[in-house]
Amino acid sequence: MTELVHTRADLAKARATLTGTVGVVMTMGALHSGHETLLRAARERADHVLVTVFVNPLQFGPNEDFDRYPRTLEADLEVCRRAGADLVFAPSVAEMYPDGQPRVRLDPGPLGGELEGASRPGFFHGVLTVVLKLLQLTQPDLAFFGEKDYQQLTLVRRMARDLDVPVEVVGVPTVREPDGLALSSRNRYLSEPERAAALSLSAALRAGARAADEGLDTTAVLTAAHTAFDAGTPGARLDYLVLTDPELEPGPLSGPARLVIAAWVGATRLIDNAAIRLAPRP
Ligand SMILES: Nc1ncnc2c1ncn2[C@@H]1O[C@H](COP(=O)(O)OP(=O)(O)OP(=O)(O)O)[C@@H](O)[C@H]1O
Ligand SMILES: CC(C)(CO)[C@@H](O)C(=O)[O-]
Ligand code: BAL
Repeated sequence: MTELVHTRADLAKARATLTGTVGVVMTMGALHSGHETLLRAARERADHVLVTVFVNPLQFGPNEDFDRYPRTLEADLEVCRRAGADLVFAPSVAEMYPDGQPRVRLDPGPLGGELEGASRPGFFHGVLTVVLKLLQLTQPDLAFFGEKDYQQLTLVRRMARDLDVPVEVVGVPTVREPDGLALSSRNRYLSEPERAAALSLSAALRAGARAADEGLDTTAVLTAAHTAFDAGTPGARLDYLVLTDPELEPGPLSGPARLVIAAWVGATRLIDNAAIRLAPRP
């Protein structure tokens, strides 16, 4: 049975009945098969699965889609039931932030201002603040995050390490449509032509990975990725396409690396990334 709670008091009561290990999957709702894969990964690793559904105003900029973000709790509960979740915590904004906007927020450090953070100022302050609050409220042994939001996963891992948060952060590989598009709640904003244009992101990643597999250097890998992006159905506008270290740290690249991309498709901003294996530097 999947229990739904909306308040911290009810969460605390329900959490106290869960014996054994607890895995948490934090979401903003509008659940899709990507989320379901996270839930199933949690089901495999932990005795109990706790899902949070909260559209966190703190991580949205003033001109972003907080108001129109899809809110589909009934359908989300069905996904949670199907995946065998024990407990769903779906608080209101007032329940999470009873004193209004918190004055104390987590500082994500230098990486928080790069890539997603450069385009979405304050985004990772908002994400890490709510993630830490949700960890405190749910007290999990394990927390599952998707690789689709690779910088978020990296920063949550770093926060747990740097601040000695007693949780194991587990990354789950990106779930894709058969044509390569990474599943994302924001895909439901896309019109048919926009969806075709959105394939430019995964096409760029595949081309970059192929070039790396052929032993090409970092410049050629990036060129291949850019060329594939530009060759896609018109309509996607690149924000960034960056080849970086797997920890998103600066420095020379050799061996394992990560290709990360963000682009606007109409009014929708999409992100994606892929593991790349570069030839070792001579
Ligand atoms: N395609 C996917 N594969 C694996 N994990 C995913 C996928 N999409 C989302 N997740 C993960 O699910 C968790 C909750 O994400 P969220 O609710 O923001 O969904 P989303 O699809 O990323 O939404 P949005 O479109 O708003 O970015 C995050 O850890 C996220 O990385
Ligand atoms: C981790 C998260 C639930 C925090 O609001 C959100 O950023 C998301 O859904 O990836
Ligand atoms: N999917 C990560 C949360 C966000 O984009 O707001």
